[in-house]
Order: sequence, then structure tokens, then C-alpha cells
Amino acid sequence: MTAIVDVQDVTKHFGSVAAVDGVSFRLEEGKIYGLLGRNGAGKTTLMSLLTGQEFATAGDIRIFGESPVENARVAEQICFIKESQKYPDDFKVKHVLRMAPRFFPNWDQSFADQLVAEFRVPLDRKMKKLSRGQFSAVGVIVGLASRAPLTFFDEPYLGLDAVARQLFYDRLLADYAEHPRTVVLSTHLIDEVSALLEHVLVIDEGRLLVDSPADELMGSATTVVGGRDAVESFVGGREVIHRDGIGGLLSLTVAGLTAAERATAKAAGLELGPVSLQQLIVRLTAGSTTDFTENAPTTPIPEEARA
Ligand SMILES: Nc1ncnc2c1ncn2[C@@H]1O[C@H](COP(=O)(O)OP(=O)(O)OP(=O)(O)O)[C@@H](O)[C@H]1O
Repeated sequence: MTAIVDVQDVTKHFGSVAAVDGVSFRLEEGKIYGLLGRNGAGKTTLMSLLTGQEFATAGDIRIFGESPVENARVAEQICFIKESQKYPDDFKVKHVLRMAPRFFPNWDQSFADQLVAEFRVPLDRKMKKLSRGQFSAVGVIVGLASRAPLTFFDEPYLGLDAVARQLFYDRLLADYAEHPRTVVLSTHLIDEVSALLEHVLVIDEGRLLVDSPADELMGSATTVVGGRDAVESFVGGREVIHRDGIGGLLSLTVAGLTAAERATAKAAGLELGPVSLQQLIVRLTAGSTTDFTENAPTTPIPEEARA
């Protein structure tokens, strides 16, 4: 796999705030990445750095082998969809869609037309008069129809209803299968998108906590379900990531079971199941003492995050 993004020890300060703090990672061609983290973690800042919209305070960023700053060759391969996108006052939806092909060499007009109909976006309405969900839908349409080799969606669906969000996921997956590219999706709706994500980056207070294939990350923890006493006795003193239960039934999510422990649990009549990505991320970014990713190629959890 070819790395199309190479980030080495990048830091971005806004005054005394380290929005991004010594981050290094690579993104490969033809993958869907989730960029996850709490409010203010540094996701938007990182995407702005990767798209050349912000200058790094320190470190090196290479996109398709070049710096993204004021670089037209890089810019035409990137699409960055963000909620705070500004448009001229009198711009209508049709003007946005008319301008888009000038910025994106791979633009597919018939796909854009199909998406306009599916998302029910009013072409003749001014951008500033759109509802929140309609505004987001325009961003989603541009992001999908751009077919940019490197596409960033920064919380693309604020205000989108459940039907529209599902449409976005479905169209993204289907179009990505036909036209593979690299997509970076920042979202707080983690479980909703978890099936889409091939690789997960988790950022917290500007630091990279996790850089791992999604399936390895999810496989790093297990949910143990069964009778309350049997589950408690099996789990013993282990750290519990998530606890759920009703009546005599108990479900505990724990990290890192060995093959032998899994066999013991099964022999005791306990059910072992997968864990939700959202549960893992919540636990990691709430200040974890457990490295859930010990088998994955991750950035180690910094001491501060363990506190
Ligand atoms: N232009 C700026 N000036 C000063 N501080 C900034 C600026 N932009 C971002 N920050 C700060 O940098 C940190 C990271 O912000 P960023 O917008 O990247 O977070 P985020 O992960 O995208 O958050 P959210 O999920 O809430 O959108 C925050 O503490 C934020 O207040």
C-alpha cells in the first residue's frame, strides 16, 4: 500500500493552546479512515493542516509527497468538506455545484445530479437560506461527487436526518467500491459509521492515542455475557470497560482476553461477543488505564491520558 499522507511530529499552537501536539502517522491509498476524538481534541485543526489551510508550528506534512501549503498540484487532489464552509452571500445551491468541477478534476456531474435528487436539495435556493440539514447535504454531495483522491469529511452531517445519513453511508460505500480513494471521516456518531471504517485514528488533547485497523481495535476487547455471578467470577479483578445488566444477566466488556481465557469463559457457559467501537473510544478518551491496543500498531497511550 502506498502512503499518500505522511505526518511527522506535527504540532500546531494557537497561542498557548497546543491544538495538535507532536503527531505522526501515515495514511494509505484506498482506505476509509475514522478520525475520532472528543470536542476540542484537534480533529478539525489536523484536517486543516493536512489540507494546507493552516500552517504547522513544527513538524513535516507530505501529501502525495509534497507540502500541501499553497500547492495547486496537491489542492486539486483534495476535497475538504466542513460545516463552517463559507459561501458568497448570493450563492445558490446550483452555483456551488456549477463551480465544483473547476476545483475537482474527477467531478462526476451525473452522480451529483443523482445525489441532489436523492437528498432532495433545492437547487434554486440560496445557501444561506438552507436548513441546517440541507446545508450539510450540499457538502456531502460535493464531497462524494468530487471523487477527490483524498477526501476529508469533518462532521459532514450536522442536521442530517437518519434517512439522509444512511443515504450518505450507502452512497459513500458503493461509490468508494467503484472508485477507490482515501476518505477521512471525522464524526461523533461512532457506532453509526463503525462498519465503514477500515482504520481508526483517535486524537485526544492534540495527541494521537490510537492508530489502528478498526477490526484489531474492536478485537482488542470482548463483551462477556451470562449469569451475574458467573460473569463476575470470570472477570475477577480485570478492569471493566463497560457494564450492563438486567435482572440476573450481566454483560461486562473487558480488554485483552487470551485464547485460553476465552476457552475458559466458553466452558463456563458464558457468551463472548464483539465490543462497540464507541464504547472503546469513550473509555480511551475519558482517561484510560488500559492499553486496549496492545496487539495493534498504535502510538502508545501517553502518561497524561492514563492519569
Ligand atoms: N483559531 C483558533 N484559535 C485559538 N484556538 C483554536 C483555534 N482553532 C482551534 N482552537 C483550539 O484548538 C483545540 C482543537 O480544536 P479543534 O477545532 O481542532 O477540535 P475538534 O477536535 O475539531 O473539536 P470538535 O469535535 O468540537 O469539532 C481546541 O481547544 C480549540 O479551542
